[in-house]
Amino acid sequence: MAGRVDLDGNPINPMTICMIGAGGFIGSHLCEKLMSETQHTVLAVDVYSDKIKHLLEPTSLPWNGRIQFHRINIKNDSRLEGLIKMADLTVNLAAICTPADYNTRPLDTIYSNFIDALPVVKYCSENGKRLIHFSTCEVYGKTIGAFLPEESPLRQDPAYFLLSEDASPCIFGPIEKQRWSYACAKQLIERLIYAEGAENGLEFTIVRPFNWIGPRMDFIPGIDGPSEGVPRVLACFSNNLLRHEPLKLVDGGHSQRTFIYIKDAIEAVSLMIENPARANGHIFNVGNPNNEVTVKQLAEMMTQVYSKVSGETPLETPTVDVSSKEFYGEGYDDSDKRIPDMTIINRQLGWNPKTSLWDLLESTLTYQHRTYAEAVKQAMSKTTTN
Ligand SMILES: NC(=O)c1ccc[n+]([C@@H]2O[C@H](COP(=O)([O-])OP(=O)(O)OC[C@H]3O[C@@H](n4cnc5c(N)ncnc54)[C@H](O)[C@@H]3O)[C@@H](O)[C@H]2O)c1
Ligand SMILES: O=c1ccn([C@@H]2O[C@H](COP(=O)(O)OP(=O)(O)O[C@H]3OC[C@@H](O)[C@H](O)[C@H]3O)[C@@H](O)[C@H]2O)c(=O)[nH]1
Repeated sequence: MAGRVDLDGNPINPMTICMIGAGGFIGSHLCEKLMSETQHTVLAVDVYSDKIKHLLEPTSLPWNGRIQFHRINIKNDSRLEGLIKMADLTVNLAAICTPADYNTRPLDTIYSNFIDALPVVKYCSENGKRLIHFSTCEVYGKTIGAFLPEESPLRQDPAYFLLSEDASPCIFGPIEKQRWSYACAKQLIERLIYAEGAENGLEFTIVRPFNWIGPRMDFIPGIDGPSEGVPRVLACFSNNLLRHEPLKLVDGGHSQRTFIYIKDAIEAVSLMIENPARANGHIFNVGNPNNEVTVKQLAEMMTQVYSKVSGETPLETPTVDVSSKEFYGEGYDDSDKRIPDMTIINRQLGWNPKTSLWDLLESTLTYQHRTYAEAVKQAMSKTTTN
């Protein structure tokens, strides 16, 4: 750890980082990396701490004292400004970010992703503090190619689907498709941060994650989250596999996604943290363009990988189709395809993802099986005996 240098060969000085949303999926991995590989101090802000409790106790861990947990709801807590003032850098991860909420809780979604982020931006700007804000690949919405006829050869041309920070438009559906409440709120907070940079000199970096997945993502319904809850696709499919039931393909599972292993993505964030001169003022796509699949292909691959890691034989009919209205309710819509342009992150930070989809699913599903299989079995036997 001693003598660590940045990408330009300058020594990295220990800093204090106020991490809001530190108890979530991404936050837990970022805290882990900062504790085990750097000398930085983290003021971890969240309403939950379960996913980072292994870092907070026991007090004899080597990073004792370098991570402090502050149970704060940023909606209404005056301690937030003090923490931002104490830190050199604020990383804001806090958000409602599960698609099942966007059309069913649109107000909470908009408040969480726009209104609640406003004071964070304001305190950073007023106090001259650097901000790394987590946005989303959903700000791109649909691709231009989605509006071409099905059979058009132009659909194969990257000009019609590659998502570039400084060139692609943001294409959302109509207002009644409340799915876009999240993307639109994220877009507006990006514009506000950008404007704070332009008018008031805020030092900022905006991150657009493209489907980061791995251990500790979301929850397994009825085990460590509500039984009726609908998490993101990795946890939905993991839940189906653990319960030995078919994986549900929303509207046939034709949408395409690129998935990146959380540990690869965290490398990129850590480069942003430690290379402010290269990261400030930029918006970065962080994804793995080589890991593209349709949701149907993802379901098939997860079925195969789970069978390998659990030793269980897959179901004869491993998937079942379900309409989006039935699965998510009225007002759902979808991004058709998401391939990140990597030009800017390559140029500024020289970063590239490493892990293939098969490998990241193997390590993630090994974790899911080890963590949940027994609890799911017990929960299922209780339901059948009752
Ligand atoms: N995981 C992905 O692939 C992905 C993709 C695109 C964007 N993002 C963005 O990255 C960020 C983190 O995502 P994640 O996957 O870790 O989600 P997550 O839900 O696991 O983490 C978010 C954390 O923020 C906390 N939080 C929410 N509101 C809060 C409040 N008012 N006060 C205090 N804490 C609050 C939650 O308790 C949670 O622990 C989000 O802004 C999300 O929009 C993630
Ligand atoms: O059980 C399921 C769950 C999901 N799906 C589909 O799988 C795809 C991916 O769904 P996810 O739940 O992972 O969410 P999305 O990729 O649509 O959006 C996510 O991407 C970027 C982030 O900002 C958010 O974390 C989230 O909005 C969607 O097409 C969805 O309809 C299924 O077919 N079956």
